[in-house]
Amino acid sequence: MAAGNGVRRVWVGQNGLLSTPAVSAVIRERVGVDGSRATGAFILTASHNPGGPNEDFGIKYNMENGGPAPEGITDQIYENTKTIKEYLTADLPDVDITAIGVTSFSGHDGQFDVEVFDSASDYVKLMKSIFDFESIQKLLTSPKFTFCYDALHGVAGAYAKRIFVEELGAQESSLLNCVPKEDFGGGHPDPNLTYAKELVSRMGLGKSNSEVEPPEFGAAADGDADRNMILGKRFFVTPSDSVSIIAANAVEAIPYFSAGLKGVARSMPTSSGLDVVAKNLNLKFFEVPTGWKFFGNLMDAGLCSICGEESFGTGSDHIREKDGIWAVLAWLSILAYKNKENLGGGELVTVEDIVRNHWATYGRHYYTRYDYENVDAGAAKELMAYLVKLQSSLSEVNEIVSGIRSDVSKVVHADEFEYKDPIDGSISKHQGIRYLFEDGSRLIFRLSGTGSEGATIRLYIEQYEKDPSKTGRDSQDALAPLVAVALGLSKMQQFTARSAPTVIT
Ligand SMILES: O=P(O)(O)OC[C@H]1O[C@H](O)[C@H](O)[C@@H](O)[C@@H]1O
Repeated sequence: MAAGNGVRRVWVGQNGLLSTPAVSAVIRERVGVDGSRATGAFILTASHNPGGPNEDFGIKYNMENGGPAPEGITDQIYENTKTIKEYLTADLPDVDITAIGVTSFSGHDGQFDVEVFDSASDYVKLMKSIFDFESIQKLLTSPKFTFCYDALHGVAGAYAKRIFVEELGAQESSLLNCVPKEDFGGGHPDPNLTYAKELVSRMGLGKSNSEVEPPEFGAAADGDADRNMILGKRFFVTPSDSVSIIAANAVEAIPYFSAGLKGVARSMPTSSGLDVVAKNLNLKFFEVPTGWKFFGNLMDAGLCSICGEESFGTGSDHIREKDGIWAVLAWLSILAYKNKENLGGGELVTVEDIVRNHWATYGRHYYTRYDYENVDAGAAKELMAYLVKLQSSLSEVNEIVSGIRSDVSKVVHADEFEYKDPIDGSISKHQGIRYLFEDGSRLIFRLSGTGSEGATIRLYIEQYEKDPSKTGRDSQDALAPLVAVALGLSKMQQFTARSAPTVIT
C-alpha cells in the first residue's frame, strides 16, 4: 500500500476482518465524516478474493459513494499506469491490528494515521437500522425453525457469529466453516451448488444425503461476504428468483422499505423474473450490464432500492455493494413475516413454499448458466464474433433453430447489449450477445470479465412459464430444448473443443 499523495488515514478492520459490504458501509460513514472523502485507503483482509480487472484493491473502493469505481475512473487509472515513473512506499513500523485504536506517524507529507476499528460493530448497527431484529430473533429461536450458515471460511464467519448467534439467538452449531482462514481451509469460497458442498449436503441436496432431517433454511457466503446463496430444505433458490422474491416482499417484511421501493434493477443476464415483479407492482425497472458498479449511479439518483445479479449478488441502496449477510437477513425477514402467526402452532411456511407461491403469482423463469472455463482465448473470441455475425439474418438464425428443435419458439430479436447510463450518459458497449425468443425465452452469451486463465464463456439460458400448472418441473429438463439450440447455434463444441461445460449452475 502506498502512502503519501494525500492519504492521511488508513482504516484497518480489527484482525483484518473487514468484509466488502462493511468496507462499503464504512466508506460512506467514515470517509465522509472526517471530511477527507476519497483520500482514505483501506487494508483488506486476505479473505478478499481478487476477481479480475474490476476488482483491484484500492481502485475498487476509492469512490465517494463506497461503491466499485465506474468504468470512466478505471479507464483513467489504467491510462495513468502507463506513464508512472516512480512510486513512493511508506516504511512504517508494524501496527498491532488486534487492538482497536489510532497510531499516528509523521511522514514527509505530514501526519499519517492508521486506525484499527471494529468493523463488525459498524456493520451490526447498519443492519439493525434496516431489519426488525426482534421478529427475526423470534424465528431463529423458535423450535420449529432450523438454520445453517456456511461462510466457507471467508470473512463472513466473523459477522455471522456476531449477528446470527450473538444478536439473533441462533445456535452456534448452525454456523458452518465460520472461522475465517487465509486459505479458506483449502476450499474455494464460491457460494454455489458446486463449491458449497458441505452446506449443500446438509440441506439435503447432495448426492450422499444423510438420514438427518435438513434445516429449514441454509445460506452461504463468498470469501469477502458480498455474495450469497439461499437454500431451503432440499431446495435451491436461484439468485434471479431470490432478488425477485425479496423485491416482491420487501415493503411488508423489511422496515427499511416500508415506505415503498424507489425502483429495482438487475444485470442483463439475470432472469427477467424481476421485470415481471416490477411490472406488477408498478415499480421503476432498470436492466444494466454485468457488474455492480452500474447500480451505484441509479441508487445515488434515488431510482433504485433493490438489485441483484445472477452471479449470486443481491443488495440494496443501504450501501453501494452487494451484501451477502443483508440477503440472508432479507430472507429471514420474509420467513419471519410469513410465519408470524405460525411459530406457536400451525404449519411453517417454508422457503420452498415462498418460492412456489411466487411462481404461482408471477410465473416462473426457468434458468441455468453454463460456464466454459479456461477456453482458448482466440477460440472464444471467434465464437463470439460468429454469433454477432449470425445476428444480421434472423431468418438464417430461425432456420438453424428449427433445424435443431422444432418445439422451440422463434427468435424475434438479436443484438449485442449496450447500455446508456441514464444518469451520466456514459455508454457501455459489447456487454453480451442476446437472442430473444417470441415466448420470452432468452439465450445470452458473454465472455467473463473475471476469469483468470484463458477465456471463460458464459451461456445463460432462460425460459418463461406463466401457466401455474407447469411451473414445478425440473429446471434442466424444462430447459433441455433451449440448451440444445444454444449449443447448436453457437457451434460451441466446434469452437471450443468442449463437449460439456465446466460448471452448470
Ligand atoms: O464477468 P464475470 O466473470 O461473469 O463476473 C461478473 C461479476 O464480476 C464481479 O464479481 C462483480 O463484482 C460482479 O458484480 C459481477 O457480477
